[in-house]
Amino acid sequence: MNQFRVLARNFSSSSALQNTVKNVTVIGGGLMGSGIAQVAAQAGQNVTLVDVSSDVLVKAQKSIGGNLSRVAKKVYKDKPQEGEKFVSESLARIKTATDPVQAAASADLVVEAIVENIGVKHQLFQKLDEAAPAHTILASNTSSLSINDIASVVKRKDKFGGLHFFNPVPVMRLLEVVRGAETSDATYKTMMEWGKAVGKTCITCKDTPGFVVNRLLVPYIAEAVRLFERGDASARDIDIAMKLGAGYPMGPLELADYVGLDTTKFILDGWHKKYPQETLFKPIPLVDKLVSEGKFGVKSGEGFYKYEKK
Ligand SMILES: C[C@H](O)CC(=O)SCCNC(=O)CCNC(=O)[C@H](O)C(C)(C)COP(=O)(O)OP(=O)(O)OC[C@H]1O[C@@H](n2cnc3c(N)ncnc32)[C@H](O)[C@@H]1OP(=O)(O)O
Ligand SMILES: NC(=O)c1ccc[n+]([C@@H]2O[C@H](COP(=O)([O-])OP(=O)(O)OC[C@H]3O[C@@H](n4cnc5c(N)ncnc54)[C@H](O)[C@@H]3O)[C@@H](O)[C@H]2O)c1
Repeated sequence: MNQFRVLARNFSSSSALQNTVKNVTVIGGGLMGSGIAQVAAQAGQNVTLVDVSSDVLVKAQKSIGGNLSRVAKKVYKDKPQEGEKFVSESLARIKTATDPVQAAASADLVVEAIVENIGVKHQLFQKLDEAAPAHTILASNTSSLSINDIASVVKRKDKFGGLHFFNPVPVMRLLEVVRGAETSDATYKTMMEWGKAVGKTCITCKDTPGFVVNRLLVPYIAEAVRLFERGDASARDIDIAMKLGAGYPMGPLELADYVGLDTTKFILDGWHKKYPQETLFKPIPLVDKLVSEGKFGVKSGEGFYKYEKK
């Protein structure tokens, strides 16, 4: 039902962007980039999905195909032929590439979803800034880094901002649109319109650590881990408590495993380094231990819980 509404909205609103964003380049074909590519293609945009790894791109196309079929089964329940057409047309709008420079040359908007590492992001954005046409907007899907820090290496600071999606992208309805110190009104407006066109409800946030959702969610997860670490309640009971007592779809420890304990650690460590006085951001020995053992959560097969490896 959710997806039906989202899809219907996609078709009706994509015309709003006809003159601004037609070609989107998504850099990083992992968990987030593949989802962002899917929602843009569903909305009728031409997408180039870029990754350094061709294997990742093959995997991304396969998972996008599977997720589009889930949508088609629901939206075109009684019209399977139209459903097949929807899947094949959406997939056909997604080209793949391994060279970000070439892919940026024809983009109206570039959304970066590569590793959460400021040095690697800087290297990429420097190249994109040189390669992309003057009108192209550059955006980062960073979870925890500062948009101003990322933008420091580009000349077009007025055409730079944050577009923070949530996992799983095709399902989660929110998009945080982040204005950097120099993001222009025109860029901000285009980012908001684009978010709406790809079926998301947009909220605006300044460039503060974690924006809105992660600033609240990460300390909440951290407190849940500390509760478990102290032995105050079992992992199961903490998760049941927050699902049944607070109405969350997942408990905090399930969510930590879903987001990735490596990612959670990375976010906390980065913020702790920047804001050492903030007790909520202090490192958590149990998270450090699990990560050092390679227990990253769902993606590695074990975190607070065990999972079947995909
Ligand atoms: C750290 C970052 O910076 C920020 C973040 O991303 S923080 C993380 C934010 N995400 C969350 O908080 C997720 C919380 N969890 C949830 O909302 C739900 O548990 C969930 C949507 C992941 C799964 O929902 P659940 O009902 O348990 O499972 P399931 O029945 O399989 O899926 C529900 C719907 O989502 C769809 N779905 C689930 N996973 C999907 C995926 N990866 N891709 C596409 N569709 C998916 C299913 O097809 C189903 O669709 P339907 O309702 O139309 O039939
Ligand atoms: N995982 C989440 O729940 C989540 C949610 C919101 C935002 N984010 C943010 O999105 C970004 C990506 O996260 P993810 O979970 O999709 O990671 P991921 O590891 O699944 O995917 C990252 C991809 O980027 C590719 N890559 C690395 N360097 C590259 C480069 N220079 N050029 C092109 N491709 C490159 C990797 O090969 C990998 O496939 C991060 O900034 C993360 O903080 C993650």
